[in-house]
Amino acid sequence: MALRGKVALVTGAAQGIGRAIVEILLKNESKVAAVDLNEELGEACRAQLSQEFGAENLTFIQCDVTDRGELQEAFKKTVDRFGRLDIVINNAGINNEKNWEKTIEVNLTSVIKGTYLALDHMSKEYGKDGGVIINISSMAAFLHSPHQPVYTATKYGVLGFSRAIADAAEIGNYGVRINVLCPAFVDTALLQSVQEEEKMGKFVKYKDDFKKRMDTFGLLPPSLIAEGVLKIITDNSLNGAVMKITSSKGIHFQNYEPLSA
Ligand SMILES: NC(=O)c1ccc[n+]([C@@H]2O[C@H](COP(=O)([O-])OP(=O)(O)OC[C@H]3O[C@@H](n4cnc5c(N)ncnc54)[C@H](O)[C@@H]3O)[C@@H](O)[C@H]2O)c1
Ligand SMILES: CCCCC[C@H](O)/C=C/[C@H]1C=CC(=O)[C@@H]1CCCCCCC(=O)O
Repeated sequence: MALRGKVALVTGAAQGIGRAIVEILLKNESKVAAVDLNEELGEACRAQLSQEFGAENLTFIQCDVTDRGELQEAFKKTVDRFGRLDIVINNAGINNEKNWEKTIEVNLTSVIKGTYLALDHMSKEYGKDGGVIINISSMAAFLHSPHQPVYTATKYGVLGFSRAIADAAEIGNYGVRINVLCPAFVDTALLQSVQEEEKMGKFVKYKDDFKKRMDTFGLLPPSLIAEGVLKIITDNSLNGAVMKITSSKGIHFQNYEPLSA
């Protein structure tokens, strides 16, 4: 898919990986709805990027992705503003092993909701024009973290759901490609949560081990994740793909043995 004139919705867009994704989409002449819970950061993101790319190409929508009505409204506002929807990036995520139910709500349940809402607006099964969905998982789905059992579970869940719904999209001729992206450690505010008892609960005692892992595996710039997103959007051959991004191998894909007969 060429990006010029296409409309994208990005969740968790106010900072970190999501903001980097918004930026690369704008650089490639897409129009973007930046969706985030944090109104202050979201408005700042909109103001800064609008200066560079034009206010007509970017809108900020304050939304809690765990609230079904708010998320539905965010999709509606996007289509009302830009007239169409072509790309959805379900990126919003948290790390909270103390309030682990919330982590499941944000990282998994809302990604599923966001995927189904994206299909409502893009799938040919509903008479729409097709599109691309990218769900953000993590390398925690390959190298699980003893410090984050529920975060790890949500990222495994995003990967499994995305690969399964991608197959359904192909069988059902939705005209929508669904892929998943698994970054290793990325230099964003999320990493601070490892230090915080209110986020890590009893696992905070392992914070030094976690930091050792970060030192071992390195920190990726958010811009590299955005480049991976761009690659997935522009490569029409990708559906059900699992992109991994690590310091050691850069952007690469997980290979899966074909299902045996
Ligand atoms: N940082 C990493 O090392 C890393 C590695 C792999 C995967 N990821 C994943 O990448 C995604 C983005 O993470 P990040 O590192 O940019 O984090 P971040 O904390 O920098 O940004 C996350 C954004 O999501 C928003 N958000 C949180 N809960 C929300 C909600 N309920 N509704 C709407 N917005 C909400 C936050 O306000 C924030 O702006 C997450 O899914 C995360 O799990 C991060
Ligand atoms: C605090 C919340 C932030 C979490 C960010 C991210 O989702 C976590 C991934 C790591 C979890 C445990 C790991 O080792 C995972 C990182 C594995 C990196 C493997 C790289 C391997 C290689 O470079 O070859």
